[in-house]
Amino acid sequence: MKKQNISIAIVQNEQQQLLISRRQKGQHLAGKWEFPGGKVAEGEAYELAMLRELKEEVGLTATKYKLFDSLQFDYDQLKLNLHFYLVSEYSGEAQSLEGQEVKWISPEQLKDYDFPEANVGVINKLL
Ligand SMILES: Nc1nc2c([nH]c(=O)n2[C@H]2C[C@H](O)[C@@H](COP(=O)(O)OP(=O)(O)OP(=O)(O)O)O2)c(=O)[nH]1
Ligand SMILES: [Mg+2]
Repeated sequence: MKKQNISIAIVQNEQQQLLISRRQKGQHLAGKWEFPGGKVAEGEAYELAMLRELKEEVGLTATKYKLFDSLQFDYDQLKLNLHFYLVSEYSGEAQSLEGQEVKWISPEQLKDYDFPEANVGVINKLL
């Protein structure tokens, strides 16, 4: 099966908090907490996909960011290539644009939220 490319934004605010959101009913991994992001479109650059998803899901425009981690993870039938970017500067206020729960938490709080298995290594790097 073809690997699906996913681009993800780990947004950090001035208080060093991180932005997380909750996957909704009907979505793959419903109920899990995540960093905003989604599928890279055909022919789209990973970085542009991250910028687009961040804007579409929570209304933020990233202005300073760097690649934080890239990894492969297979969920049964679904094979993913995940590209995580750390966003350190942005404009706008985080909003819930898709009806999802959205919140800012400190890095120490990450362990209190249930994230997808693919995120374990990334979360350990953020703690
Ligand atoms: N956004 C995001 N997705 C993650 C994380 N960890 C993880 O395994 N995933 C998986 C869940 C999904 O299978 C895939 C992300 O795709 P998505 O469902 O968000 O895609 P999308 O935003 O384009 O949404 P859709 O319109 O296609 O429903 O990556 C994470 O931290 N953030
Ligand atoms: Mg998404």
